[in-house]
Amino acid sequence: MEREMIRESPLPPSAGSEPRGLATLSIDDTGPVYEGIITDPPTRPTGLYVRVRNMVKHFNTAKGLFRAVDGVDVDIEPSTIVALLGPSGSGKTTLLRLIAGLEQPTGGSILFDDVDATDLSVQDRQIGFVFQSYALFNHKTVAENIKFGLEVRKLNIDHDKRVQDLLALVQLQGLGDRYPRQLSGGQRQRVAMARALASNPRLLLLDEPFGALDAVVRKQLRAGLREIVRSVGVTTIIVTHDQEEAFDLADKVVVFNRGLVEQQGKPTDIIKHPRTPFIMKFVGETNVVPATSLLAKRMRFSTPRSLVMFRPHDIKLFKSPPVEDTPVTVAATVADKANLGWTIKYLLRFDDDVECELHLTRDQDENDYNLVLGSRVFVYVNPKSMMGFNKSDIDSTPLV
Ligand SMILES: Nc1ncnc2c1ncn2[C@@H]1O[C@H](COP(=O)(O)OP(=O)(O)OP(=O)(O)O)[C@@H](O)[C@H]1O
Repeated sequence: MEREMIRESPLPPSAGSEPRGLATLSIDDTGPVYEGIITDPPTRPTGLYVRVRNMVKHFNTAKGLFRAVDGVDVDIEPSTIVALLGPSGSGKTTLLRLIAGLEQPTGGSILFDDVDATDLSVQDRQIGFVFQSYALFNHKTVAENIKFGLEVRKLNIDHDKRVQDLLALVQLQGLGDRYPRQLSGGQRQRVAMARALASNPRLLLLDEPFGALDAVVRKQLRAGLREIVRSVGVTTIIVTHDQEEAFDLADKVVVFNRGLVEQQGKPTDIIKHPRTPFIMKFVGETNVVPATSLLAKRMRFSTPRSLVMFRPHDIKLFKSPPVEDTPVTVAATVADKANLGWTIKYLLRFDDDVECELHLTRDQDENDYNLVLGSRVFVYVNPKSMMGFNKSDIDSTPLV
């Protein structure tokens, strides 16, 4: 059974946020369901420069004040893609909704270019939205769905030409006459994208846009999105908890934890130079060993904290002890081997029963190691690549 409705607000309203003049729709369907809003076209076609200053959003809950966003500063440069990444409940979507004007901040400000946009209405923000739960009208064709955004805004342009241009942009040429049910999930999401871009917004907000799709389609859409953003020049903010998506797509990644930004910067900077134990643990894989373990001690890594982490690929492995003990190594036994296609994971057990993983590419393993279970190996980890931490440093439980 199909249910369709048009309503004024795209999302369940929350305290103090009553977006005006938005048209959205939700449909019960077997495929992905999407929601979307299109606001007025901008006066300039270039992307918006978004600056978020000391943004705070507290919610009153039965358990007390909930600090969903607790003093966030983010700069989003024009025509770039910024990914908001973080564990569930860390405040990503709340910040996106604040930027959209769907939530009223408890404190702080939002600047669009150099203009204070904190109190702007949603439609005055000139934003395109794509949500995972974006509803396409099932009784309208693809072209009519895209045209919808233009019609509700009464834009004085050639609608048919605009729709054809948008179909070409999202590589759905020739599919304008199809109905959403005749499209794959990935194609529907591209229609959602075309619809969000129909009014030529200066800012595109995407909330887990590919969440309902499989890995291969996600990858294709990612590449498509990157090209679209480059060609249209729209500033884009994407909320995701898929790290690969964030690091592959974004010019800048902003990592959230407990309503705060733990680190923001270029993807490679965050990967190579994690600033906190939370980032180190959250981004990429880590081995965790006690600070009192044989490994930590022998590597002369000293920390006042109880635990030590390091990346599996930071292990240097020797099949026999290095000559004259340089570098200094610790003996371990090969306890397990997992063959994961292009990656081989070994489990190494030290003589104090502490374990760690070693990750090798298949080629590395075949050419240099090919370790036998039970064999003895010698492990070196540069102490500079180690980080000391306490369990509480990596806790991501939202704070109430
Ligand atoms: N209207 C509200 N009232 C009370 N609490 C809320 C409200 N909206 C969001 N929250 C809480 O704020 C926290 C942050 O939510 P938010 O949706 O921003 O997280 P998120 O990082 O996007 O998480 P996810 O990846 O799971 O969507 C959550 O714990 C959520 O329960």
